[in-house]
Amino acid sequence: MTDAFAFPDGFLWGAATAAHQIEGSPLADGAGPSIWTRFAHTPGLTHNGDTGDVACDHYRRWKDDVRLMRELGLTAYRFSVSWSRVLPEGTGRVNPAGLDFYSRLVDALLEAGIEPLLTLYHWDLPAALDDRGGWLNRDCAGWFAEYATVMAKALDGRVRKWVTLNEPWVITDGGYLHGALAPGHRNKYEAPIASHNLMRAHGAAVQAYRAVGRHEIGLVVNIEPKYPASDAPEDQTATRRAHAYMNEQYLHPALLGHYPPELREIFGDAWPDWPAEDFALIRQPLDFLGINYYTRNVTRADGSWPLKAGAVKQPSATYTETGWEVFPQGLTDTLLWVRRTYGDIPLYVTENGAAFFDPPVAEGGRVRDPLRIDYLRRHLRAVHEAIRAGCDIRGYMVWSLLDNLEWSLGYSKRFGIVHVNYATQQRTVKDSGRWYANVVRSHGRAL
Ligand SMILES: OC[C@H]1NNC[C@@H](O)[C@@H]1O
Ligand SMILES: [Ca+2]
Repeated sequence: MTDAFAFPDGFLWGAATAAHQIEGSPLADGAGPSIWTRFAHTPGLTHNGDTGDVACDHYRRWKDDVRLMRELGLTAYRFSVSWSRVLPEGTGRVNPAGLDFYSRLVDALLEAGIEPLLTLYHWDLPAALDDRGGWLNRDCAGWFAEYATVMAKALDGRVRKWVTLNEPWVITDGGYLHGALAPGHRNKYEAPIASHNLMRAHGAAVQAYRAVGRHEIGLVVNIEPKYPASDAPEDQTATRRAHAYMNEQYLHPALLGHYPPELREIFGDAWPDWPAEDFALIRQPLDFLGINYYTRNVTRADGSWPLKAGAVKQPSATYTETGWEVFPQGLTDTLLWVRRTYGDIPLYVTENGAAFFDPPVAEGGRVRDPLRIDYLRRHLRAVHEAIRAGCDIRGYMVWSLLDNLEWSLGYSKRFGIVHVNYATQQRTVKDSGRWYANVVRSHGRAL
């Protein structure tokens, strides 16, 4: 059956990256520092003290990397803009060299027949705005709207698919509740405020884009489906709470205009009474949703703070290097859940991939990564299952094009379909990259 996995016409086959994880040169040509420049240069906060000072040197090697994408036959590429390259102080003065970098990148992508998907915010807040309270300051909605306007005026038309935020849950949970990510706060009272302000900023940026742009704008969220470890009431409650906290906390206000009730249960006195007008700002019509999927969670009640919900390891499952269970069915379930809960909004799988321990580059330039091929094949089949079930899925972006800076885990985790030798910056297409190129060429039939 050659058409067992025929994907819709126009389905975009891409790869995803983010500015701070691949570019390097964080302060070049007038760029201002971000919270990640500061966080990674604070001793003890990242694995091995790894920083984004060089990363994949993409700021200088971007032409070669676009050539690489063309050789792989990608029809789309999801990347993010470093806000403080373009606006060194976050607002006000524009740095022309910063804008030019992204303008040239977009032109090269279009010339290579690759559709750009531009993420405005992928975690690298200008340090100057963090000094003014960052996401804890309600003014952040205006700051982000101003930045969105600058980018829309510069690139709209060449860029036709825009994303406001990448994974607000990770930004808040990592940056404000557990402190593992920049700006490294651990404060139950700050997390809801940062979370709510991120969504206000999302709404303000959508409005600002619509005043200038003529194309599509959406939101990217990470979804991790929660499956109860047992039908015991406490496990059911813990699962419902974890689901509300990680999966509904952002899509509910963005698409339904209210929070799930469990959040007040979880945060108690740390959950404010939000001004009603905030929800009118947050809930803007969206052209699409981006879903980032990696794994599921089998959830049971435990004493953990503040959720009181923990994970149950699955004895027969394969786990990735980041400790995530390989569970493709969770992607199908997630896509169907989004459609059931929020309606038939067009969807992209904007990130999906895995870190496995890759062998070194063998003679003749091969990197054998069979576990990654298996992961990608099973998850692409899971996407196809959701399409067959009626989900309007418009594209798939593998995370990631290149091995890159996995935030606080540094360079220790490799997600790329292309290997990067960080000492020489040599790129080597892994077996998974060659396999993916063949899937793209066959429009999915080779699955
Ligand atoms: O952990 C893998 C990826 N997850 N989503 C956000 C990206 O920045 C991460 O590298
Ligand atoms: Ca299935």
